[in-house]
Amino acid sequence: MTFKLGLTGSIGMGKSTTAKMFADLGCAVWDADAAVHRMYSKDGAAVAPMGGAFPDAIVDGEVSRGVLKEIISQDANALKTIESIVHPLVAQDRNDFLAETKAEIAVLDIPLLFENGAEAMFDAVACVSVSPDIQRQRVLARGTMSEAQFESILSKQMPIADKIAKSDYVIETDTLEHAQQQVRSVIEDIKQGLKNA
Ligand SMILES: CC(C)(COP(=O)(O)OP(=O)(O)OC[C@H]1O[C@@H](n2cnc3c(N)ncnc32)[C@H](O)[C@@H]1O)[C@@H](O)C(=O)NCCC(=O)NCCS
Ligand SMILES: Nc1ncnc2c1ncn2[C@@H]1O[C@H](COP(=O)(O)OP(=O)(O)OP(=O)(O)O)[C@@H](O)[C@H]1O
Repeated sequence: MTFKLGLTGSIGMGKSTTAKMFADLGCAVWDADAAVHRMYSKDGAAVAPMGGAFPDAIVDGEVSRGVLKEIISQDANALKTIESIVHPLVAQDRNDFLAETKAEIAVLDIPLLFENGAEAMFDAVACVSVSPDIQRQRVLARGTMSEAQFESILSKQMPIADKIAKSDYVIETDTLEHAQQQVRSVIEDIKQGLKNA
């Protein structure tokens, strides 16, 4: 049996970086944002349905994230429509991964894990966390979102304190070394639990 660890946190708090640390230590990793990237690219499963709802968002046969962000900032209902198209496809991709993996520990990196009430499907949930100031700095430093786009996405997410309260593990992502240490302890703790089960 594979142990299913959900990995979540607020935007830009270090989910992908932390997921890679789990992968480097032998865990199988599935990433919801990466699944969306595959679906938005040429021949991806979301291109046709997204084109039906937002024809302008299809550029060169792909879903353009730049155009989508413009649409989202002008239309209060757009994100809900996008989610209704994308989330069932993401759930299917996740279930396919879980059906195939043989790993002892599978880590599923899911930004909206608690927002979508998915916690019941995991054996445990780990939440990454860093101060709001560092979070903002890191997201804006990427240069892919304006301050307004960042605020708008943030306002749609559950407050980080609530995510932490619902999680079994918290991983502080203040430095890479500190996060790596905590990832090692989480894995040890899970393996200890599996041994005693
Ligand atoms: C809003 C979009 C265009 C922004 O694209 P961009 O390349 O700038 O960012 P990226 O996809 O890497 O997402 C960055 C972060 O934004 C947050 N975020 C993304 N979508 C959402 C959402 N629907 N609600 C709340 N937060 C979200 C997450 O923390 C995510 O990790 C894109 O995220 C999107 O199409 N989102 C809708 C699909 C979705 O809900 N994805 C979330 C994982 S299933
Ligand atoms: N432990 C850490 N120490 C220092 N910097 C970190 C750490 N973890 C992540 N970062 C930095 O923070 C930024 C955001 O990290 P990452 O992309 O992993 O976050 P994310 O939660 O996956 O983001 P998003 O929600 O946008 O998908 C990156 O620039 C990354 O290098």
